[in-house]
Amino acid sequence: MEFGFLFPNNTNFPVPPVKITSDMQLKWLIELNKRHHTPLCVTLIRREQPMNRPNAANEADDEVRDELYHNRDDFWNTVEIARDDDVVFPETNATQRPPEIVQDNEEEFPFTNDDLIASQSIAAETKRRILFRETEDMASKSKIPVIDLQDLPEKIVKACEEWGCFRLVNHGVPMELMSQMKAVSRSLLDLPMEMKERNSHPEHGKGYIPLNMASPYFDSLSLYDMASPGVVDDFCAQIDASHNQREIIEKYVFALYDLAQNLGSKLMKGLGLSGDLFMKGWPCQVRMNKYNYSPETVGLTGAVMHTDPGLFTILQDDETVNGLEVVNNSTGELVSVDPISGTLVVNVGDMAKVWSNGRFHSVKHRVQCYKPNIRLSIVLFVLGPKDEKVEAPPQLVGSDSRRLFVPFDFEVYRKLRTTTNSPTGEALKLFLAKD
Ligand SMILES: O=C(O)CCC(=O)C(=O)O
Ligand SMILES: [Fe+2]
Repeated sequence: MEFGFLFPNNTNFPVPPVKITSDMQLKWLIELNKRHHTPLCVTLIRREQPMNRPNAANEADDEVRDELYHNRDDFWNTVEIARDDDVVFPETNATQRPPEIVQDNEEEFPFTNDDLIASQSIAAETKRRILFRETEDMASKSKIPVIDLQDLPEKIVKACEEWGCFRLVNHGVPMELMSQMKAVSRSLLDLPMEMKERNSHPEHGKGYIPLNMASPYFDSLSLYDMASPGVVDDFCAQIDASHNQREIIEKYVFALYDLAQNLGSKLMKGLGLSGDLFMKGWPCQVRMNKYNYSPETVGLTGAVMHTDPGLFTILQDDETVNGLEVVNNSTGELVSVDPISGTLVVNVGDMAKVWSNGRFHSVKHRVQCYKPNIRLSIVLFVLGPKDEKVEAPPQLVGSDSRRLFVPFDFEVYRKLRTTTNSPTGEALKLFLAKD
């Protein structure tokens, strides 16, 4: 028996780095998935023997069968492994006959054929219904705060404390520039894989992220430390961007950078401090994200639950394809952040929590696939200081001078998030100050 990965039809999916060639390996993968903090989120397809095409009783039957057999040499069952305990056979052409059963002779894994059989017929439909209900629920729940950049700084601070995210309107970035940047990002992300891979960086997470086991539908181009001289030019040279594309990227990233600085000073003011929140020495990273969604990925996760590691993030979300969800800090519920054209989303990151001595909340969020359409987002991450340690200013520490976190190096923290598999900021505990 042979296993492969299921790819959406509409993208140039590369072959991912893992190949499953036996039932044993499949079971190992399922088991690993159960134990793993971060779901592996893979979809596997299991090749079946071609079925003999039945004789057509009449023309109408023939048409139906033509539809069914269209362009298919093989038959596939789909085994989807999306999260803990989640072993699902979504609807496939296998509904035409009894499904194949994975043999389970190995005692060491508590995984039985029954798990597969029980879930296969109902799972896909149930999953879709649950997703639909969840979406409806979310729509009726309270939404994230909306902030006008001209609002009082105290209101912005309140949103950072209570939600750790807000939708920003009247932000000063021209709408035309936003749509131009979206179009440029789309055309660059549609380039062949070999071109996108030229956007490499020696350090993990700072260059191109290809589709991978943890995020099989997501790839992303990156400009690391975008305010440093030559970074836009280098990026454009890497991927052969045209003169026009280069101009748009440059205008956009600097407009966003100005906005980030403006927002930074409002936060300072709102907290009763003066000066800039971050300086030129703080690296900022721009990411152009593409969620390669298709009918097969509806209901699955495009970006796993995480917090952003840096200070804050300014996000241009896809204005037509929703999917961003944030955790409401007071209720713990997931709230769908629906797009509003021409606006931006701001997320507070882990460094803001540290810098504000725990006042700001770093928001947990993820991106789900609600619709089978490609989703695009463009993100500016204000990260953390390069040459200094992250620490709360004395004014925010309070009269008892109790710092929640010891001063630490942002890059050390960023690496720890990866090595300790802490996508939602758990590694911050390692820097908690002792009493
Ligand atoms: O695509 C989105 O809407 C969110 C992206 C995101 O959370 C991130 O890149 O950290
Ligand atoms: Fe994020």
